[in-house]
Amino acid sequence: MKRLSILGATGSIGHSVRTLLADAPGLYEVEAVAGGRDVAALAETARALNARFAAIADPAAGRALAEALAGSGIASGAGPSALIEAAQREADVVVSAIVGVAGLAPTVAAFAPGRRIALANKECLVAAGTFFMAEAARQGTEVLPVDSEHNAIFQALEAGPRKAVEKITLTASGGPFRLKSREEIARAVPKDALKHPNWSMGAKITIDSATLMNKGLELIEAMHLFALPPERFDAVVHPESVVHGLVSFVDGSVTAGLAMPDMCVPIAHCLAFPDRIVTSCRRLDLVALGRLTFEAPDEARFPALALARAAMAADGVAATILNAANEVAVAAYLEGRIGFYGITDTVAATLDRINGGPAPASVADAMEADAQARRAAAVLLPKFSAKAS
Ligand SMILES: NC(=O)C1=CN([C@@H]2O[C@H](COP(=O)(O)OP(=O)(O)OC[C@H]3O[C@@H](n4cnc5c(N)ncnc54)[C@H](OP(=O)(O)O)[C@@H]3O)[C@@H](O)[C@H]2O)C=CC1
Ligand SMILES: CC(=O)[C@@H](O)[C@H](O)COP(=O)(O)O
Ligand SMILES: [Mn+2]
Repeated sequence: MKRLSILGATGSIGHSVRTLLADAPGLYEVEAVAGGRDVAALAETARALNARFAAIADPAAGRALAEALAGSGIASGAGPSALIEAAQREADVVVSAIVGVAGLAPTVAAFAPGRRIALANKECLVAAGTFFMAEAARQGTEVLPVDSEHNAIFQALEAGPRKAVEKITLTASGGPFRLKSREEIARAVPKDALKHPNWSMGAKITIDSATLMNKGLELIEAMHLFALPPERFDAVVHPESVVHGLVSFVDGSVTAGLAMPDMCVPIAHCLAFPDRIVTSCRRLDLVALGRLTFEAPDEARFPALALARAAMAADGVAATILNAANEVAVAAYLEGRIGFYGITDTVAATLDRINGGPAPASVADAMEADAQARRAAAVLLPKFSAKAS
C-alpha cells in the first residue's frame, strides 16, 4: 500500500484528507501527521489514522503529546526537528497543509526523488516560489496543486500544449463583503469577516478571502505553478464558487474546472492522480444551481489585488514581504488590534518601507526576508489600530 504523510493534519485541509482516506480505504497507509499546537487534536488524528509518527511544532508540547499517545505505539516528537522528521519519513505523497510561511521549511524538507507533494500551502509559493519550483524539479519531486482554483486549472491545462495558452483565469467568491460599501467594510469585525459564503476553512485563509488577498496570493501561486508571465493571469468574481479556474487557448477554446465548493474534490484528484477514485464529495447539479454569475473585482474596495499584482510584476522579494506583512496583519486583525482596512494598509506600508531585492534563493533567504518584513510590519501596525480607524 502507498504511504501518505500529512503536514497540518489537524486543520481544515487535514480534515478533508481524513474524509478522503475514509472514502478510499486501502489507498494509503499514514506514515506521519504533524500539527502546530493542538495536542489533543493531533493525538486523536494520529490514533484515528493509525499513523506511525506524530510531530507537534510547539517545542513545549512534546511531553503532553507523548502522554496523549501513550499505549498507541505511535512515536512522537516536538519542535522544528520533529516537523522535519515528519516531512522526511518514507512516504509516496506528502500533503502540505500547514498554514502560512511556517509550512515552507517542512515542505521543502519533504522533497525527494519520485515523491509527490500535494500542495495546499500557497504561502510557500508566494514567499519563495521561484526557488520552491526549481528545487522540486531539481530533486525530481512532483508538485500537485490542492488549492481549488489551481487544481481546476491543472486539469484544464491537459486540453492543450502550454505554448497555446493565452490566459489563465482564477475565480474568487468575492468573500462576505462583496456587496458591502467601503464604509461598512471598514467597520467589519472578525466575526463578520470569518463568515465565508461558500467554504469552511481555517481563520487565516478566511480573512484572506474577505480582503481578496487570497486571490492575490493565488495569482502569485499560479504564476509559479504554471510558469507563465504575470500578465497571462486574471481573476474574476464568481459568487457561486462552482467554476474554479479557466484556461483560454489561442484558438478561442476555453476549458474550465467545475465542481461544488468542496475541498474533497481537488484533494481526491491529488491523492489518486493520474487515476481517479470514487468519493463521497458533493456532486454538481447545474439545474439545481440554476445560474452561474460573474463580475469584475472592485479593486477600490479590495486593494489587496493590486498589491499582489505589483509584487507579482516586481518578480523579486516583494511577494515574500507581502506575504509576511499580510500574516502579521491578519493575526493583528483577528486579535482586534487593527481595523479591516488596516490589513491591506499594513501590507502596503511594509512594502513601501522595505527596499526590493532578488527573489529568495533558499529557504533561509526567504525566512530572513520574512523576518525582516515581520519586524517592519509590527512597527507599522499601531498606525492602523482598530481605535484609530
Ligand atoms: N481550508 C481550505 O479549504 C484551503 C486551504 N488552503 C491552504 O491550506 C493551508 C491550510 O489551511 P487550513 O487547513 O484552512 O488552515 P487551518 O488553520 O485549518 O489548519 C492549519 C494547520 O496548520 C497547523 N499549524 C499552524 N501553525 C503551525 C506551525 N507554526 N507549524 C506547524 N503546523 C502549524 C495547525 O495545527 P493546530 O491545529 O495545532 O494549530 C493545523 O494543522 C493554508 O496555507 C491555506 O491557504 C488552500 C485552499 C483551500
Ligand atoms: C477553497 C479554496 O481554494 C480557497 O482558496 C477559496 O478559493 C477561497 O475562497 P475565495 O474565492 O473567496 O478566495
Ligand atoms: Mn483557492
